[in-house]
Amino acid sequence: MTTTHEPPAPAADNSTREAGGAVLAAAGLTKHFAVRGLGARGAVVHAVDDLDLELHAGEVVALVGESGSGKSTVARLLARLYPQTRGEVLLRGRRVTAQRGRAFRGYARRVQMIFQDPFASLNPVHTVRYVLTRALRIHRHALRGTELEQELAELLDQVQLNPERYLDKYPHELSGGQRQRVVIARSLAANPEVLLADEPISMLDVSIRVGILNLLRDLRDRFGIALLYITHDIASARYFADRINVMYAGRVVESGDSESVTQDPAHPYTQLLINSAPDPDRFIDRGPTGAHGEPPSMVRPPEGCRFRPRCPFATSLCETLPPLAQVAPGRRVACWGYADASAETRALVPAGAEIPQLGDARAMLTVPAEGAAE
Ligand SMILES: Nc1ncnc2c1ncn2[C@@H]1O[C@H](COP(=O)(O)OP(=O)(O)OP(=O)(O)O)[C@@H](O)[C@H]1O
Repeated sequence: MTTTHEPPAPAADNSTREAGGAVLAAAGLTKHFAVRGLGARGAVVHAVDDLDLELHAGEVVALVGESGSGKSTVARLLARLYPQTRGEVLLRGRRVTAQRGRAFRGYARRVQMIFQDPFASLNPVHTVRYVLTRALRIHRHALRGTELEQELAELLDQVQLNPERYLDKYPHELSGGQRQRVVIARSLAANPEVLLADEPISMLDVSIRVGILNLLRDLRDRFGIALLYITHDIASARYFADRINVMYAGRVVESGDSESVTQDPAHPYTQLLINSAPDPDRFIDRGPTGAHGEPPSMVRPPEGCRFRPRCPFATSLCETLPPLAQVAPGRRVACWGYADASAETRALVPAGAEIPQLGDARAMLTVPAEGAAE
């Protein structure tokens, strides 16, 4: 066996997180896209603003939010497919500047991306053998003969596909789940330290989704890979991820371990997201504030908390951006309603300002039944 993966990392608890340091991190990562067309005049889409994120060995971190909240842009920034507007990406503590050429290829070997659509990810004219041989030759150089055959078989074994049965198949002869397994095997050929999985199961049949998540979890455990799991489905994040970051309109509004974020959601937006699972795009506001239920414009996002126009508890204080502050060990929330729980938030409240009195947003906002006409 010539696999050069690191040994599995110990279970990800807070002590190992502190001791080991992040494999991949984002600090103040920001991406604004220029708006093109007549009348755009310097306008930008605020796709991601000021994002801090850490991915640790042997840990799955989920990025959850509704459509357009900036999740895919974060993955592409971390994969260096887009240059950032501000902030930085750090690999094992070192600033990453590679965007092309040899340096980029070296980075891409260590940080691999898995996309939503496994069919689009595979060239239909090439067999599984061709795809994996090419990946092995790029990443592990001149493999030939029995050594190559062994490596091919091992890659397919790692994604639980029988080599004899699948090595000479074309993509159209495989199911969606089998194709995604081949895509994952191709990534493993690089011996990556990080996998960035952008909605890896959303295009797959519901019955096989758990199998792919279990496979990714198995790779996390066996090889100590750091995994970013991007999804709009907070229920799958609870099942699969160790930690969850909730994004709303380009900003992280809450983060913490999966169990507490999903069982005891702190931010009013997270509460709504849980109420609307599995499809966050289907909740609407029928609350007493009369606020409308649309996500904000990403070209002119609201000042301060971007959830303010939809939040039933907002006060004028929310026109100022709340910090993403610690409210309990390992738990961060960006909401002025937590001024009592966070010294950092409390210290920023001006004298006389009205602090939002949070209730349970789930009780105030309702979600239309699946398929109900609005
Ligand atoms: N290349 C681009 N040029 C201009 N705007 C973009 C570009 N890519 C994304 N955006 C905009 O940035 C915002 C965030 O998009 P992004 O795709 O990152 O969100 P998302 O949460 O991944 O959504 P989805 O789940 O629908 O993929 C959106 O308003 C989107 O229209």
